[in-house]
Amino acid sequence: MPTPRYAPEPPYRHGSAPRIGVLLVNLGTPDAPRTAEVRRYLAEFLSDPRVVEIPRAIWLAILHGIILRVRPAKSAAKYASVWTAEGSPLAVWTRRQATMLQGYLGERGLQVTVAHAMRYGQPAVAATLDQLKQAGCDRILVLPMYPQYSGTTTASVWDAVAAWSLKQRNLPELRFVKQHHDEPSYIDALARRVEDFWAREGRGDHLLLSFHGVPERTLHLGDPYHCQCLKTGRLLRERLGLSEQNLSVSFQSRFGKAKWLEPYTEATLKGLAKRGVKHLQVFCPGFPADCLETLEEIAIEGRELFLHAGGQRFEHIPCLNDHPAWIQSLVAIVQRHTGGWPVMRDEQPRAAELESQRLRALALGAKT
Ligand SMILES: C=CC1=C(C)c2cc3[nH]c(cc4nc(cc5[nH]c(cc1n2)c(C)c5CCC(=O)O)C(CCC(=O)O)=C4C)c(C)c3C=C
Ligand SMILES: [Fe+2]
Ligand SMILES: [Fe+2]
Repeated sequence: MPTPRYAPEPPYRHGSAPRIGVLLVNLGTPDAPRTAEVRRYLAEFLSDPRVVEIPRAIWLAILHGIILRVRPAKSAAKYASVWTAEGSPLAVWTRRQATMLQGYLGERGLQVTVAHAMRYGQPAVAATLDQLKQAGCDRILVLPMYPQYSGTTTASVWDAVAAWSLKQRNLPELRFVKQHHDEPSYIDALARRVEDFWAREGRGDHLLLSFHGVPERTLHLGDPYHCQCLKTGRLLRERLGLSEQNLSVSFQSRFGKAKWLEPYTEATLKGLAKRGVKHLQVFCPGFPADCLETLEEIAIEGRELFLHAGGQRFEHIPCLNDHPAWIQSLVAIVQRHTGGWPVMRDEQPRAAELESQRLRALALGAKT
């Protein structure tokens, strides 16, 4: 017998009710804050042609010849500064978001199985899709943890799902949430996160919204990411009742020498301090979970930059993480995107079971 081309299938069960699976996918993070683990993670992440779009042969030479020799040790030290007893913050929050979403959906009597995966590293997208299939999920909603669509991130999640699908004989129905940058419940969750912070710490003179950057070239090539970040920023500003003088948007985490989206967060932090802003609050609406980029680059490095440039008080407002309004927003997004997929409620499986017992009894009765 030739080796089967497709992955082994769970045994086919006649008449089993289709179950819905929801897969939250985030970027991924190293397994440990050490050079070797960070190198492995960066090698997978930075080899993705969605992430770095320069010609393959040239890029792989730079990546393996320079970047993977130098960057892992530096990044590992940064990871070590934010690592928790439970692991990398990104992994901890993403896991918790999946558990809470499962709980919130269950409280509404919705029979949905929630899992989470990472685009790079563990838990891998393919293995988690296998598990959902094993659990009987015949309809799967893939929900990338990127509110603003970018070819560099969101599209790459779909690439991983598509690669998995090439190995499947019995495909589930698949749906994909492309973006939720202007979803009212997401804007509301962002606003409530900021308002909760203000209620505890008071308002600053200025609120800076810092989004992850991407190469500016991607904007000219048709990536809607920049426009979506600006729209999220405007909607949040309107919802918070702030003027354009009291809120600005910037882009962080520039990588390499090319021009990335501007204004850069670093320059903006310095500029605000020079302009006389004394008390600055920084919030990162594009990151649903705190991670290296928010806890180290903003809360540690950003603070130093602002204070050195003359600012007096700097606060990083935590990301959405496990804020109840954010989990409610995830419920709303899941409900909207699973529309038309009948969701089993608790009483329905029992009703279906009784109905099938009745039909079986009828059929048996007809035979005797
Ligand atoms: C090389 C180019 C990069 C692009 C393009 C990019 C886009 C992008 N990234 C995020 C979200 C995250 N990025 C994170 C870390 C991170 N990002 C890059 C590079 C690019 N990102 C690197 C090299 C790293 C690793 C850390 C480092 O060595 O500096 C993270 C945090 C991961 C963690 O473990 O905590 C997130 C989240 C978005 C949303 C985005 C485009 C829109
Ligand atoms: Fe990144
Ligand atoms: Fe960074």
